[in-house]
Amino acid sequence: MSKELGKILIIDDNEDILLAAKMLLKKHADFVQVEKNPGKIPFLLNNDTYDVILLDMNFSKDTTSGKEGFHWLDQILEIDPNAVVVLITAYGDVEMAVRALRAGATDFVLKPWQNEKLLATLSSAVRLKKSYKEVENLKQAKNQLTSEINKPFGEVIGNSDSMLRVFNIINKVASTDANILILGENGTGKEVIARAIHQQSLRKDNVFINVDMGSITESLFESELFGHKKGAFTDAKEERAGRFEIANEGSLFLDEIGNLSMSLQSKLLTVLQRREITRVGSNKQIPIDIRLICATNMPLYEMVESNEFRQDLLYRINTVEIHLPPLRDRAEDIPQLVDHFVKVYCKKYRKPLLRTAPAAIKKLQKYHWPGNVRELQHALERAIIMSDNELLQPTDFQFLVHKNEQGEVDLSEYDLETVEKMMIQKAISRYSGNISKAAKSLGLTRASLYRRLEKHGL
Ligand SMILES: Nc1ncnc2c1ncn2[C@@H]1O[C@H](COP(=O)(O)OP(=O)(O)OP(=O)(O)O)[C@@H](O)[C@H]1O
Repeated sequence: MSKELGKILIIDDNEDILLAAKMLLKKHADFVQVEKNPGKIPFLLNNDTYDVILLDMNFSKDTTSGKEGFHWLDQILEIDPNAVVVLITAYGDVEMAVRALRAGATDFVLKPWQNEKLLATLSSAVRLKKSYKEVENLKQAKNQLTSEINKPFGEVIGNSDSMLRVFNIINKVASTDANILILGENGTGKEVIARAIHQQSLRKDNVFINVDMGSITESLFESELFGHKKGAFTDAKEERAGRFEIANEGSLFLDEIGNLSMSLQSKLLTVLQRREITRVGSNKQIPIDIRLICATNMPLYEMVESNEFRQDLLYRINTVEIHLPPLRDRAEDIPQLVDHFVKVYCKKYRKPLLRTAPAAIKKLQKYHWPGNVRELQHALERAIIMSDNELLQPTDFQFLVHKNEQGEVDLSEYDLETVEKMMIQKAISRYSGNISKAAKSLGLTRASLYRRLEKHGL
């Protein structure tokens, strides 16, 4: 096991001091390097890492100005800005020591030192070095995570008039801090648009945090969003920051905001009004600086009418609204989307770049896409995996629902699996994406509906 003081470097021109320090410290340190000549500092620091450096202030004979000490302190910090330097000063030089602290030294000890005092000073300096290292590691981890989290989903595809209008709004609002509400059916690309706004905003180098409000339980809501203190409740083993705090200086995307219960809506509203949060179990208020983007597939205005959604919360989150049209209303986007997903999946499954027959595109444009772009994406992924040809044909999209002349679905053409899928799509669309209501209407539990959604790739 390594000793408490780790690796120490002592630089002093007085050999007696070096010897005394080494004798004392080697019991408490893994390694003690002593050096008479400060000129060796650059060599030593460039070839090794020390947990703490003990540095004399005066080296030339009869000097007391400390000038040399300041010079070497600068040199050390230039080579290693995180170095922990404890200065050795003569009694009466406290004023100089204070100046050295301002110049970047960590602490100082007075000569002649008391052994206990020296050990205590060095041990707290080493602890400081450890926490510097931890902060540095955390910063690096945060940067890595930020770039992971902020990885663009890829391009936002679309050339229909309605999508061009959406792009126009994004261009206008991205660089402001306006709260944005994105409305649209499941799979229309609400999250893609939220990420695009973040990417074009002034906060793009900070995090984009995505919270699915539909999957957070009532009891965990506050701790997930606002964090908690250690011991605030039985499972709170560690102090933890919530999503609001993590998103600080970045963008916070609250997806499925229409699924929040009235009591959670009030809690959210309070935080958005005050722009500060309090961790569960604490009474310290923490200011938050976030750009808020919300999304839902629920009819929020109707929900306000029926007292299911707070009007004041709606007005707080909808400074700018973006309506994403369903894919069936923008069939012009389909050729571009098909091109895009064919490229993505041919690359993913290491296939030569397939082409799509015009008749297949026509078939895709006629379909009503209840699962919107996500369904198109899955349809193409499946077709690319299964296809043995270089050209995707209409038959590669067999599973699509056929409608008769009257626009009704003709069930006789389908197997049981397909009918099940269609029933689920219909129920979800009828209840505007509300899983609980759709499950109830199908006579299923929420869990078994989720299992079926996954099975059918919805
Ligand atoms: N315009 C687009 N360009 C490229 N890809 C898109 C576009 N719109 C949607 N997608 C893709 O479709 C899938 C669904 O998109 P996204 O998750 O953003 O939809 P959503 O509206 O947030 O869905 P949900 O309501 O289910 O959360 C994603 O894989 C996304 O990459």
